[in-house]
Amino acid sequence: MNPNLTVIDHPLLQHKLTYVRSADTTTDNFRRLVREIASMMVYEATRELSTELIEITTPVASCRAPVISGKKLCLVSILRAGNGMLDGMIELLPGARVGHIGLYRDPATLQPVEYYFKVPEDIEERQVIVIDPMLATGNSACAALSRLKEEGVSSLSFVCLLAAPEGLAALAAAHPDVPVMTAAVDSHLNEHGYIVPGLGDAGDRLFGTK
Ligand SMILES: O=P(O)(O)OC[C@H]1O[C@H](OP(=O)(O)OP(=O)(O)O)[C@H](O)[C@@H]1O
Ligand SMILES: O=c1cc[nH]c(=O)[nH]1
Ligand SMILES: [Mg+2]
Repeated sequence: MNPNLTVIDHPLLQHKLTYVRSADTTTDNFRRLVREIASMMVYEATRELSTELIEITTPVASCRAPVISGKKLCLVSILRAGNGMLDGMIELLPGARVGHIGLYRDPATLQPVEYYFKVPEDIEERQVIVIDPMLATGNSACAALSRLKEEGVSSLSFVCLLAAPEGLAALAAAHPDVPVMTAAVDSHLNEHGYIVPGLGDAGDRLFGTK
């Protein structure tokens, strides 16, 4: 097992994930559930943030209490489907900056095609959490992480809802320095590169485009 991999198997999250997977779930419920799961995943994704003690006064006494310190955060959403997770995460991280990488997967080659890239100017100084619900072949995630490293980012993690073993292996080979968090590791990819059992096409289900 990849030492960089964390599977978040909290029962509440797993319950919601079951309904995300179900083909009977409507677009509005799918969107809401993805947002809710992403909020829960923030706790694991930010577990290693450093803190420092500051002096405060409660109504009862003065004390030293922890606040987040160190590098500032940036969430980077891989379009389109990453935006389904972004809203849930930003609710708990209102001060975080946000970048977007537009990638679509060519259905014939399963290679990612970049069509948009916009990140904060000071991204190399930030701790970056890349988000995309699906890690299938891993080609999109690997390309996004490489692109961010080209921009000088050194502190990176990747958060998804579902991962295929093939994608996890690709990510571990190309970016062994990047911690990966997922809500589940599924069985395999089918002949079209879709995760089995998966949840279908995350972008289409989030935005109702099919
Ligand atoms: O690991 P991979 O094999 O690269 O597949 C995963 C990618 O496929 C999906 O995006 P898609 O290309 O469908 O774009 P969309 O978000 O615009 O629907 C998904 O959101 C990932 O970005
Ligand atoms: O199963 C998959 C694989 C790639 N992209 C998706 O949206 N779903
Ligand atoms: Mg899609």
